Amino acid sequence: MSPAAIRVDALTRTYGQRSKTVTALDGVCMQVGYGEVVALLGVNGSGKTTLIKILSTLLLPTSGSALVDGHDVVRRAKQVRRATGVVFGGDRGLYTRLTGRDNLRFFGMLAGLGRRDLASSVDAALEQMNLTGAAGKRVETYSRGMRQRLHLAIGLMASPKVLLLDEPTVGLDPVESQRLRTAILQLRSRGVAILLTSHYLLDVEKLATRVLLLSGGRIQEDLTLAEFVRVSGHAATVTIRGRGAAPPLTADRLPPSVTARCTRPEPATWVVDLHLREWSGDTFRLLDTLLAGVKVDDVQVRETRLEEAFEAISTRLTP
Ligand SMILES: Nc1ncnc2c1ncn2[C@@H]1O[C@H](COP(=O)(O)OP(=O)(O)OP(=O)(O)O)[C@@H](O)[C@H]1O
Repeated sequence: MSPAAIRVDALTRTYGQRSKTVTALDGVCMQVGYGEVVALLGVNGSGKTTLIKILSTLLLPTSGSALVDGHDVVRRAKQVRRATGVVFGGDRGLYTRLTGRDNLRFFGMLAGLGRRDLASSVDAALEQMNLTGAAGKRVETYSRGMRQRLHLAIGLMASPKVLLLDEPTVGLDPVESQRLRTAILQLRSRGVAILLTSHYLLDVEKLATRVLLLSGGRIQEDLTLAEFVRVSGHAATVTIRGRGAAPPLTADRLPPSVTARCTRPEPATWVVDLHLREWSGDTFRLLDTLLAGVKVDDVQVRETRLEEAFEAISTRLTP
């Protein structure tokens, strides 16, 4: 088996001193393989940025170890930086009075690219992020989406084996977000290991192969997307609309895996939402029994989105 691109063992990070310490990471263990996109999810303050900063050598861990492309983030920080591209969302870190090309040249030099490699790497990164036409313009004239693509171009310049993305699509319109996601998927197909944090769960649904849920400084779940939705306890919602008398939703008529809610948008109509933990043959029997003798106008079945699953799991984990 090939070694993991990111390997974290018993990683702890505290902030502050003595009685005023905050434990941001508390024994985190996780791995990301080459060609994987792993999403790091967690509510505000759960430790995501702290972990990304340690992996990108911006912050030292308090204890434990983290290897990136086989290099220890503390003892071999230079090699880690060479192997890693980092993209933080928003405007952080760009020189807006310089052109896009000059930003790339500057960051390329910082990444240790020699004069000969620099020009070709800058051209390739501009081309890859569809910025060649705007390369000579000052970054202050760029749209937010273009700035974000410039961030990604900077992250890509040294052909990283590992990419750390912290909120990459923050503030982007749907078209720009989709462009960025397409670029990220291209990198995944080239074998780059990608660790992503995002509060936009659409990014996670479209990009991630696996989800890690961080809560209280610990990884609480390490699951594929499908597993994540399953353990949230809500596989699907069936919405039934009708008129007249609503079906009785007493506990004796509903199996334990189903919760139900009835609302009346207008006096003569009703809407019943059934939240199902799983979809099985029993679901059809349940519907058959519940809906016998009532007037139904419409039935819709919707699989649970990641957003609902995340909310359900996070609520369970919050003390
Ligand atoms: N420099 C700091 N000094 C003291 N405490 C800090 C510092 N940076 C982060 N923390 C604390 O560490 C914990 C984890 O913060 P972190 O920023 O890593 O979380 P996050 O999951 O990235 O949050 P968000 O989603 O809001 O960005 C929080 O309790 C935060 O208040």
